[in-house]
Amino acid sequence: MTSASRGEKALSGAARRGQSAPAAKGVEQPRRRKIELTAREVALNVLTSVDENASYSNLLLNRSLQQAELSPADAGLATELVYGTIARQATLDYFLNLFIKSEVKRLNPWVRSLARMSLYQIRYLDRIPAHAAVNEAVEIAKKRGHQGIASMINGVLRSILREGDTLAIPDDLPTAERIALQHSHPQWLVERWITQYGEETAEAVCASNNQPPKVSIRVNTLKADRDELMRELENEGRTVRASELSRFGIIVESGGNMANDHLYRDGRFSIQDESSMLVAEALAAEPGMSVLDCCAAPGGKTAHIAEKMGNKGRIVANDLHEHKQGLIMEQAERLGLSGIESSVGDAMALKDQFEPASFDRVLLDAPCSGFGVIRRKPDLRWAKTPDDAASIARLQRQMLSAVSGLVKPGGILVYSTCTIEREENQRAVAEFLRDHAEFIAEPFEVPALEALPQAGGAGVQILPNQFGSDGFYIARLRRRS
Ligand SMILES: C[S@@+](CC[C@H](N)C(=O)[O-])C[C@H]1O[C@@H](n2cnc3c(N)ncnc32)[C@H](O)[C@@H]1O
Repeated sequence: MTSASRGEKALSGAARRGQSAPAAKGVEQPRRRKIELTAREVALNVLTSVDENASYSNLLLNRSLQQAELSPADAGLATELVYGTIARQATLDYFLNLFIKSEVKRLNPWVRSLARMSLYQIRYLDRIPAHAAVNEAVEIAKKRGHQGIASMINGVLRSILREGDTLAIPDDLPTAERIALQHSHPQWLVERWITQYGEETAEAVCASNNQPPKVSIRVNTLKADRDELMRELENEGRTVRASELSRFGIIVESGGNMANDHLYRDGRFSIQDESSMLVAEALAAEPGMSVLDCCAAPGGKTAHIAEKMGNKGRIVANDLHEHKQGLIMEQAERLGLSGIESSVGDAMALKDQFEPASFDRVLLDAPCSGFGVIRRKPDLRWAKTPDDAASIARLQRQMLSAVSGLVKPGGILVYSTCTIEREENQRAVAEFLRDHAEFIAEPFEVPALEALPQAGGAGVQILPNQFGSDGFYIARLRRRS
């Protein structure tokens, strides 16, 4: 058994204890001791499992944090270590490879994760003294492995420390390779972005993907207006400012998990990225209209559309996955929304479920490669391949074509993705317009975008480096009357 699986066993053991049957009356049960894990051990277990099993870091981290019952500060440290180490993996491996005799990729997975996580603390976390990061790493190596591994980790980290700031990614590497190593992205992705956007923008996108995401919320206009909600948040001691991208958005500069705020529970706002808030604007649904949201879960945009329609009209919120329907309906209830009907099925088959030309508005917020949200999902850059991007692009084109017949003449079809890949965005829409002469692309107003150069083609493309919001693409297509 590897040490990593020992660690996971400790976690799942903790979970089982929570579910154990009550002891028989009068029979003294031996008390099992909870195996306490430190923030670094929790992070190491998650990183090792992500590395070994290609697990999603967010799901695994959430589960591990619940089981480990760390203090809020330690949970914060474990989260930072997991996301930061994954995000900076390529840069960390470059430096480690200079000092490890065999390559990083040949190390045992938990040793590799420990080396990366410890170097992450040394290079990127100012608040942790370097010697503390090294000592902790050595202790973990002794506990999980043996003295030989501890000595190797100690030697490598101390050698890197001795080099100090002189250790850097060489400036004279070929551009794509330098950007990939400096900002820790796969080289194939950097090459794609250089082809699509040029070197300068590709580098800015990569750098911004390593910045922490902003906390942004959307006012529920059925319950408050933006200024009123901003005052309420300020009265709670939060620092807030109005979004420059969306008139419904508020950026919260200070203050923890917004889902724990009583104003959230009261349905006065939703947590949503600013770029996503533009989609309902593009759709321009009006009170009394019929709307189809083809890929609706977890329901952020459905809710925004319902708010803008003032609860008057009909919205069909469809998603492929039945288990996600609950999420949409929970939001609707919290926000006080009515008129939302749930539907489960493949967007491709909606044309068989509804009469042709039966909706004033159709939204296809399509599944996509997600390259606009790498900041929120750091492991996504390592999980996707060029083939994934190509196959999702094919699916999107089929979906767009399949749902288009449901739009009434004169109605609007909005196509959106949270990616910055032209293949999934402008090219998909260009191909659709070529094959569907009954549709025309129509501009919609986003004042903040007017000053920015647009790449040409239909729709607007927001890059993650422009506003610090998600990378997003939105096209408004009107069916001719
Ligand atoms: C980008 S997310 C939608 C986000 C949502 N519009 C919101 O604002 O909260 C894409 C959604 O498409 C769903 N999906 C994937 N393939 C689908 C299909 N073939 N038909 C319908 N929904 C699908 C996924 O379950 C996922 O919830």
